[in-house]
Amino acid sequence: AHLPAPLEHVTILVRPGSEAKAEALLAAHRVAEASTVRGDIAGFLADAPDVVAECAGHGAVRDHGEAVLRGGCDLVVIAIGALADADLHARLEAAARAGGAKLVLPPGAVGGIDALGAARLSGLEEVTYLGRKPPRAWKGTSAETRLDLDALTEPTVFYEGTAREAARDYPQNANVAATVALAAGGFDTVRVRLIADPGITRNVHEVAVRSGCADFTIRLEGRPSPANPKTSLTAGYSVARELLNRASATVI
Ligand SMILES: NC(=O)C1=CN([C@@H]2O[C@H](COP(=O)(O)OP(=O)(O)OC[C@H]3O[C@@H](n4cnc5c(N)ncnc54)[C@H](O)[C@@H]3O)[C@@H](O)[C@H]2O)C=CC1
Ligand SMILES: O=C([O-])CC(=O)C(=O)O
Repeated sequence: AHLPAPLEHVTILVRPGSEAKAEALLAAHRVAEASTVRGDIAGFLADAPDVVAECAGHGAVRDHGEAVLRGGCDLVVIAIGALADADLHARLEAAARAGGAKLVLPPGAVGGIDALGAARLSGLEEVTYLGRKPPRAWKGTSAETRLDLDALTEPTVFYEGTAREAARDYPQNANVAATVALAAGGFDTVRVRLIADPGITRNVHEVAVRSGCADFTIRLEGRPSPANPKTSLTAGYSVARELLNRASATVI
């Protein structure tokens, strides 16, 4: 409803069987002048898209990322934590170089990635990321092996470690840790804490940076997606921003 300019043509790749649901969503939201729904990757790529945006999860990046990039098509990835697998990241970069394409990583649910990327050039002294979500956002994750989510009465840190481990072990919840790490240039140097907090309703992200050019802290309180409490609405809008920038004369 708030898109400044529609895209020309959008094709959505869904799992076989989900075509009708995708068509209903497209009918309800005018995201493009024309649209198509595909249930197979071959048909999807045969449409020769200008850009492919992954909004599906780590598995989709692993399954389709190389083919998209090698075929010369830019790939916008939102399941950024998939790149904690250094082999996969290297293969995607090789495919991008071979295809003359770019692997594009939007900020997703977090902000301040522009400032962090600039600060990196001045020398980073310390970067930390704190991800705090209501207990229900951690359901079905390995947080459940560390604490009883239903019995929590106060904010509880259940993970403290590197961004690489966080992104790998919490694939639906710690993509932001990977984004911060990639912008900082260090999956193993960014310190991450993950917290289940029964006193909040938002997904809170805090990034603290000390560097040669600036010190800053950024805090976002993301409204959870009604469809998925693990995901902040910001993540989808961040992908939309990236796609709309590609269709605009001014990029901001
Ligand atoms: N970078 C960031 O800040 C954030 C990244 N994410 C990532 O975004 C992904 C999407 O988030 P949600 O929409 O909330 O997840 P979701 O799990 O609710 O929806 C993902 C959809 O993708 C479909 N899908 C999965 N693999 C597919 C494939 N190979 N081909 C076709 N369809 C496929 C699923 O059937 C499902 O409909 C998450 O898995 C997470 O990795 C989520 C939040 C923030
Ligand atoms: O959407 C969010 O709040 C963040 C998220 O799930 C992630 O980092 O994977």
